[in-house]
Amino acid sequence: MQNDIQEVLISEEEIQKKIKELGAQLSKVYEGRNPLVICVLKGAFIFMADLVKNMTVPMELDFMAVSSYGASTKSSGVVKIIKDLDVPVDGRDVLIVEDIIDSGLTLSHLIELLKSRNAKSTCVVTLFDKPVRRTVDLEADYTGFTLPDAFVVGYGLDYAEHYRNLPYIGILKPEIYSH
Ligand SMILES: O=P(O)(O)OC[C@H]1O[C@H](OP(=O)(O)OP(=O)(O)O)[C@H](O)[C@@H]1O
Ligand code: HPA
Ligand SMILES: [Mg+2]
Repeated sequence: MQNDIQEVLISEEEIQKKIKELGAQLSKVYEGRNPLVICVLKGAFIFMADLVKNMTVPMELDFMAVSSYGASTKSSGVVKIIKDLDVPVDGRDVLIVEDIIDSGLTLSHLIELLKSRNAKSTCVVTLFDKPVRRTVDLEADYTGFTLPDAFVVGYGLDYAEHYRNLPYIGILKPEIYSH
């Protein structure tokens, strides 16, 4: 285990098992629909890669980068588009892939944007959810794990851009935040 991690909350094996289930479920949902699968960078990059390998339907992929946290553990409330999509969403069945929903601000902003661009449907799959942290009314359509109210890192999730590469989800030792 990485030295800065106090506790592993969800192991690599548990994560991979859940993604197989989500992939199978979403393959049924999107049968014959050629979805546009959108990865919300950076956090969702590992989940996106593992999820689409477990989906069996034809699809197209695109990437969007938004940021509201910066180098902090709290959302700034301002969602900035850092990289927009390359393709139009007009008339498309869009599947948004997120790593985590916390306040819900990032996704509510994104869903509004995709609707205003006339997506035919929008659906959200998130690997992790912290429902007690919600400040806006937003629910994912598919959720991997519900987490307690703690700042977590790993499997795409960062603290000040570190720890994204860990294959599990963990809690940092408190002294790491005080640096
Ligand atoms: O529900 P919210 O409170 O909006 O929080 C969730 C969002 O915050 C994180 O992204 P972040 O802005 O840190 O960018 P990153 O993915 O590049 O780390 C995470 O990946 C989600 O996109
Ligand atoms: N960890 C890392 N990034 C995050 C989190 C978290 O717990 N919640 C929202 N963005
Ligand atoms: Mg982040």
